[in-house]
Parts: sequence; structure tokens; C-alpha cells
Amino acid sequence: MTTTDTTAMAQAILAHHAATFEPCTAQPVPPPGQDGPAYGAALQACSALGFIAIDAECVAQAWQRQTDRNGRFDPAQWPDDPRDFGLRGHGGPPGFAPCPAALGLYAVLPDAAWVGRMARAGVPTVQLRYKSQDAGAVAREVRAAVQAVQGTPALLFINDHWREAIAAGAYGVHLGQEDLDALQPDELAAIRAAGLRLGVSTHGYAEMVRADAVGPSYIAMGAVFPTTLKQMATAPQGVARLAAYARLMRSYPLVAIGGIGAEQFAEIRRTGVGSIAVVRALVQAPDPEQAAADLMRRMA
Ligand SMILES: Cc1ncc(COP(=O)(O)OP(=O)(O)O)c(N)n1
Ligand SMILES: Cc1ncsc1CCOP(=O)(O)O
Ligand SMILES: [Mg+2]
Repeated sequence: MTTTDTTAMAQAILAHHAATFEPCTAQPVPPPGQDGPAYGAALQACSALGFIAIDAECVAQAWQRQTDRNGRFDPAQWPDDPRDFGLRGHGGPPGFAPCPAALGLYAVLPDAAWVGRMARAGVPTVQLRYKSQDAGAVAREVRAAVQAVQGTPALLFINDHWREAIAAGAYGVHLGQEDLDALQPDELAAIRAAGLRLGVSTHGYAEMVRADAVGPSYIAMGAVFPTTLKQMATAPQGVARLAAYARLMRSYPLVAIGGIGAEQFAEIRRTGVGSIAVVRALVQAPDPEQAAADLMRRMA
């Protein structure tokens, strides 16, 4: 296999997929970590399509595995078979407790009062995202959020504060990649043993592979669009990538997040995710209860 062949194969991938992922900002091609014509071609093509190095590497390895499995290189077939990414898939030990496949409208909220308000408005999934260094205030807010959803069918996830979530008996916790980095294996095991559901944030292929390894209850993917609410380390993923991620991770309950408003619900739903998480679309709405009702209708 010559460099010319690999370049031609990369061009073939681009011919099939550039329109899907445009607009994109080409990234430098990372140094190849393995041999294989499909691997080399996909590494080039994914970098040209704007995938950051760790994600281009992931897709390139998967493209080579797909090629080996099928006995031929198919530039039209964007890899989406979990086996080609080495995924364990959803369910089965030693995974976290299951949650509904479709979590529906998912309100991410700054305090317990908001959690209670949106739970009473009928939002099926709510999250307390309370950012504070004051341990006493965190424990109080988490307990108040758990109380606030009592008597409603809302499922309550606690962002970041997993110890307080266990102590208060929350339905689940949501952790980001950095939160996972900070956890010892026995701490992750403690969340699992307590029966809490675990949601994990991801921002691309490499993080989805990493999330899969801990066997979470759901996987969140974002930021789909630019958001002012949180400083993101990665560029907005866009709807085309979200759709590719959703195909790969289809065995999991999936949540899309980041910059999503009512007008985007239809296109996000078409990617197959069973849940859309929002902050500003609810907490900055002139009438949050009416906004919740409208978004739940769009979710249905
Ligand atoms: C549903 C959902 N998805 C993603 C996030 C972001 O979590 P994380 O990456 O840990 O960032 P912070 O929210 O802690 O700033 C989320 N909270 N919820
Ligand atoms: C917490 C978080 N994680 C990824 S994007 C985001 C914020 C989403 O807020 P909004 O829906 O207002 O863009
Ligand atoms: Mg976090």
C-alpha cells in the first residue's frame, strides 16, 4: 500500500462524508499510531473533517476494524458498529442501575427551588446543578432538591456532588469527564453499590469510549450548539456529529445538551436521542412553566 493509495482512500471517504459534516475546520493529522491502509486513510480524512486528534484516532481504528471484519474497505460506511470501537455496550454487569431509555425533557437547574418548580410543571427529568464550594450549603441544597421532587414523578440527578446525592437518596448523579478523573475506582463502586443511576458527559468519540467503560445509565453528548452557560473545551459538535454518535451509542439512553432551544428540538429528535437537556430555554424563559409545556410537547 503506497502513500498515493492511502491518499486516494482518504479522498474517497471525504467524497462520501464531507457534505454531511460541513462546515468544518480541518485539524492537523496526528502521528499514526498503527499500520493499516483504512486506518491511515481515515486518520487523514477525519482530521480534514475537523475531528480532534483523539477522536480521529478512534474513528480511524474503528474504520480499520470494520475493513478487517468485512474483508473490504468501504468509504461510504461511516463506522457505527459498537464492536469496531471496542464498546461493551449498555446493560449487564458491572454497569450502573438502569434508567428509562427515553428521559424526555431534561431540565438542568441551578438550585432546589428551580428543581421543585420544574418537577411540579411535569418535567420528567431534572438535575440539580448547584455550583458552590460551601460543603454545608451543598448538602442542604441536595437534600432540599430530593424533597422538592417528592410527590412528583420527576427523576432527580445531582450534578457533581455524588456523596451528598447518596446520603440524600437521589435517583442518580451526573458526572463529567473531569469528575470521573477525580474519582477512585472504589468511589465509583460506592455510587454503583448505592443503586444510584449514573449519567456521564461526553464531547466526542474518545470520551464516549471512556464513558462506555464505566457502564453508565445514560450518556450525555454535547455541546451540540454554542452555549454561553459553560466554557467548553471542545468546539460545538453540531447535529451531524450528534447523529453519528447516536447511531454508535444506540444501546444507551442518550441525552443531547448545549445551546438547544425550542426551534432545534425537531432536528435533534431526528438524531434518535431520547432526551434533550436545557438550561436557558427554561430558566431564562419569560414563563418557565409554559416553556416547559411547549418543550415537552416538542419532545413527544
Ligand atoms: C445532562 C448533562 N450533560 C452534561 C452536563 C455537564 O456536566 P459536566 O461536564 O460535569 O460539567 P458541569 O455541569 O459540572 O459544569 C450536565 N451537567 N448535564
Ligand atoms: C451544563 C452544560 N454542559 C454542556 S452544555 C451545558 C450548558 C447547557 O446550557 P444551555 O441549554 O443554556 O445552552
Ligand atoms: Mg461536573
